[in-house]
Amino acid sequence: MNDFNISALITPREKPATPLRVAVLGGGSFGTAMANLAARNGCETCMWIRDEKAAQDMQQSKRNKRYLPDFQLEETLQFSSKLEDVVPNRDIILVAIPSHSYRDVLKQIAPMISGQAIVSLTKGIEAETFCLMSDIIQQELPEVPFGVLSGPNLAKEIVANMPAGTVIASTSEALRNAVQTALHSALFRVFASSDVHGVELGGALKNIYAIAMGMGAAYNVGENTRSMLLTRALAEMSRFAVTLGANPLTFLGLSGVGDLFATCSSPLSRNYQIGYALGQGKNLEEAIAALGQTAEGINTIRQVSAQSRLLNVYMPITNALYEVIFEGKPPLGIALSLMQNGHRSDVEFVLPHEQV
Ligand SMILES: NC(=O)C1=CN([C@@H]2O[C@H](COP(=O)(O)OP(=O)(O)OC[C@H]3O[C@@H](n4cnc5c(N)ncnc54)[C@H](OP(=O)(O)O)[C@@H]3O)[C@@H](O)[C@H]2O)C=CC1
Ligand SMILES: O=C(CO)COP(=O)(O)O
Repeated sequence: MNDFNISALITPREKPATPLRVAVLGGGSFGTAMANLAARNGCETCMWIRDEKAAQDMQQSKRNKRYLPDFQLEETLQFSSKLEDVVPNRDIILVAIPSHSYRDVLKQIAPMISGQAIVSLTKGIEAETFCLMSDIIQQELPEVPFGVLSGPNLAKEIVANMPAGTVIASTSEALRNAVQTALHSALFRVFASSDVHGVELGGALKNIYAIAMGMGAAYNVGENTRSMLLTRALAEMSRFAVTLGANPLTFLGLSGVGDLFATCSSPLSRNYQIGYALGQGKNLEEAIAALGQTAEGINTIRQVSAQSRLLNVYMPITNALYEVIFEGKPPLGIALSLMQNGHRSDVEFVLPHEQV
């Protein structure tokens, strides 16, 4: 480790002649982690926190005491509880608001949008409508350039300066470049994609399987079982996404298998924690209350289970979780019945199921 100088990697870059102006909406752990990277990269960065007291405290202390209490943030990072101070005159707006409130916040900022690009950081699906966040952006802010950022990005590891990579997906090359300029560093690599729905679905769907893997951990399942579950999860999520028009190869990337692996392996994942609590015998309300943060996967299971029936897509793991969590079926009995599902293809893009 002698020749490895981490402080050289995290030293703030010199301010560019015309720094990018970045807004981050949402004061949770991931929004804060991305805002901190942008500020360190020399972007003029301001976070919108809905609670005035919290915003004032963060402005003064440069700490997010509720969500990331152990980390000192960049001195240049600004905070405000007033959207009108944060949204106008920005180049990029990163939106890290949970899916249940995403549309509401976009409606609030719509009158303030002129030339800004919108980038979603949210890994969820809107309840009832089955809209992804990029769909909501297009509905509420038509004509606005947009993208989604998704990858194996546990917020606490990023603020602890552990190296990570992510994906910016957009059909706009200019937007992809701007987001790379704002966030890319020696500790955070930002790869590019044009498959917006594929990248976004990877981020949303993997939360389902993180819950399953958390439950599996509570039941002390072995490595073979974990590997089978993770790989069949990848098969299931790519099958579903392809039905919705995504490119299956996207699931080989950071936003697919990368994020699935990170979230399904880490107790830092809130979805994994929910699954672990359920596996220990807590009920859903108790598990959510104990977490106290966003775990998108519970709503995603509901949405995807319903949608898979509508679209007739085979999603045995998601539907099994639905039965356990929402219909009170016994987890071990359901797991056993999953194992009795009969002969299937390993990789259906190689050997179609009909030919097995
Ligand atoms: N944490 C992580 O490691 C990662 C998270 N993500 C995704 O980012 C998204 C946000 O997650 P994260 O930042 O971790 O979430 P958190 O649970 O840490 O925080 C959510 C934030 O959103 C705010 N919020 C909730 N509802 C509203 C609303 N109606 N109006 C304004 N603000 C609101 C909360 O404010 P308040 O505190 O006042 O309730 C809080 O600041 C999620 O979709 C998640 O999947 C993506 C990658 C990594
Ligand atoms: O998406 C994440 C890591 O990439 C974070 O997952 P959780 O929302 O489960 O914490």
